[in-house]
Amino acid sequence: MTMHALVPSPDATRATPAVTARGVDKSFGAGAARNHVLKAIDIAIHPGELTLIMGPSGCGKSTLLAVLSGLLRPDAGSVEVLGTALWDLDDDGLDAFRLAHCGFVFQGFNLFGALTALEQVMLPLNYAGVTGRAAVEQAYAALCDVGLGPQAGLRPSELSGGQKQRVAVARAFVKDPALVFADEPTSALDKENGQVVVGLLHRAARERGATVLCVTHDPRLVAHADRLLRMEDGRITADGPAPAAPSGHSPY
Ligand SMILES: Nc1ncnc2c1ncn2[C@@H]1O[C@H](COP(=O)(O)OP(=O)(O)OP(=O)(O)O)[C@@H](O)[C@H]1O
Repeated sequence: MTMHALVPSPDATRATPAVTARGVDKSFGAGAARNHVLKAIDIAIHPGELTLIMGPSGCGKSTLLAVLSGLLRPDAGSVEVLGTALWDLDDDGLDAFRLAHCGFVFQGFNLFGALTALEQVMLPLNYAGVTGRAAVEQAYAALCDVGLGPQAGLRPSELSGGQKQRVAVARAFVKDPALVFADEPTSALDKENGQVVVGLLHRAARERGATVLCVTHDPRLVAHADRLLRMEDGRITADGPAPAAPSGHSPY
């Protein structure tokens, strides 16, 4: 027996993928204006890992995230998430699936102007049937996790950009979802708050076994990730372990 056979490959020790995409294609527009954004993408994303998607502006990162998370229907290909063929579901089925399993942090944060931070974070709990005192306590705890306990009663117009981003992060994490899809979750954050959000992403994957897929331009995230996918012009051009930070150097 060779030494080789004694050492399992990293793939052999990984759990079944939580997200598997095959031949995913997506274009916007038609005719001469057609923009071919995703080009026959095959990818498997694993639970217990923080996976980053990086690449130049406009290469298709957010579009890929939307297709993998049930927000945008591809033109061709299949996406299986937690054993469910996502794009075989009808709209109600997709809504129910996302509600049950997914947490989202969007660019722009998608907060409701009339709701306080606490009410924004309570929303996914209420949809899941958690109401009253239990919902208040869970939502408040999630806000405290991102350092926003004192701002629980404020509305978006009274919050800074970074505070709004942290409300969106608390809302994504409050239900302990099996899957977290995050688009630029640290873009508005300073060093200290960036560290808080990176810690949440990291812990969700490592401690809860969540599948965390994150689009980012932020090089500070790389040292905390398990895997780095690079995209260019609608394709995955590199896929491997995220490089560790040089010793003694923390990007945060
Ligand atoms: N709803 C849409 N309708 C038409 N074109 C779109 C739509 N969404 C995205 N696109 C186009 O698809 C391409 C990829 O956009 P996408 O947002 O996926 O890129 P990205 O890599 O996430 O960019 P960035 O890093 O700047 O956020 C761009 O050319 C964009 O203009």
